[in-house]
Amino acid sequence: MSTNHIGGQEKAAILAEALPYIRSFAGKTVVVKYGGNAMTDPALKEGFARDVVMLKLVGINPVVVHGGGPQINDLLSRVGKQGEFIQGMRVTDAETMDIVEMVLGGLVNKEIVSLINKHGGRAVGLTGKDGGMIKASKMFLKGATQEDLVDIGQVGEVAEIDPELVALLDTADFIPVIAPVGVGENGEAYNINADLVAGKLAETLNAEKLILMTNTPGVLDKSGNLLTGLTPAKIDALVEDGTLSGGMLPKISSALDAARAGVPSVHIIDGRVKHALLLEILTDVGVGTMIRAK
Ligand SMILES: Nc1ncnc2c1ncn2[C@@H]1O[C@H](COP(=O)(O)OP(=O)(O)O)[C@@H](O)[C@H]1O
Ligand SMILES: CC(=O)N[C@@H](CCC(=O)OP(=O)(O)O)C(=O)O
Repeated sequence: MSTNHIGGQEKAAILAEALPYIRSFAGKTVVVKYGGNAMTDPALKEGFARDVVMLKLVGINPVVVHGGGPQINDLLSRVGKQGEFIQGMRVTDAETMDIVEMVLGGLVNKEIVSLINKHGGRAVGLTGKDGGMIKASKMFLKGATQEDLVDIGQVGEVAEIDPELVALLDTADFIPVIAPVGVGENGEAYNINADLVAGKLAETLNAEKLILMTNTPGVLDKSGNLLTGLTPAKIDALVEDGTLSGGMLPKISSALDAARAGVPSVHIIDGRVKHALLLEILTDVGVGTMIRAK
C-alpha cells in the first residue's frame, strides 16, 4: 500500500468522522468569540475565516463576536495613550471610547468580514449599535468593600440583546460578525468586553454552542496544566486562590453564565491552533476547557 493511499484513507476517515456532528448541529447556532490575542497571525486568521465559511456551508449558523484588545492598545499607543485594565476591563475615558469604536467597529470588524468573504462566505459586519441590537448599561466594578464601586468610565454591561437582526441575517445565509460596542439609552457608545457579549448572545439566540477562542490552550492550573472540564465550585476555588486573573476573569464568568442559562456546550479553546474551530465542532478531538453549569 503506498503512503499516498494510507494518507487518502486517513483523510477520508477524518471527513467521515464529521458526519454525526454535522447532522446534530445542522440548523443550530454556534456563537464563536474570536479574541484579539488569537488574531495576530495572518495564516491563522485565514484559517479561522475558512472554518467559519465551512461551518455555514454544512448548514450550521456561525455567529462571530470579535474582540480586539491588543489592536486597541496599538492605536492607543500611536496617539500617546497607555491602555489600563482593572479586573480584565479596560478603563475607558471619552477619547479611549472613540478609539475603541474605531478599532472594533472599523479595522478589526471589516478585516474579519473581508476574510470570510474572500473565502466564499457572505459576512455582514455590525456593532451593537446597528438596529439597536445590544443595549448597554454602565458597568461598575466591585471595590474593596461591598459598598465600594469603581467607576471605569464608558464601560458597559449587556442590558439586553435584540436577536431579530441576527436571526434575519441567518435566514438569508449571511454570517453576522459583531463588534462588542453597545448603545446606551441616549445613543451613547459603551465599550463592552467581547466575552460578555458573546455569552449573552449565545443565551439570547438559544445557541447550541459557545466557543471562546483565546491565546492559551484553555484554562490552566497554577502549574500550567490544562483543565479540561470546570464546574462552578472549581471555578470559585480558582478565582479565590488567584489561579484565574486578568482577561480570564470576564471570560470564565460569561462562560459560566451562558452554561447556567442553558447553552448546552461552552468551551474555551486555543485560537492559535490551526483549524481549532473545526476540531472543536466537527471532530472527536477534545480541545481546551469545557465549562459546566454544575
Ligand atoms: N488560569 C489561567 N489560564 C489561562 N489563561 C489565564 C489564566 N489566568 C489568566 N489568564 C490570562 O488570560 C488571558 C486570556 O484573556 P485575554 O487576554 O482577555 O484574551 P482574549 O483577547 O482572547 O479575550 C491569557 O492570555 C492569560 O494571560
Ligand atoms: C471593557 C473592555 O475591556 N472591552 C474590551 C473590548 C475588546 C475585547 O474584549 O477584546 P479581547 O477579546 O481581545 O480581549 C477592550 O477594550 O479591550
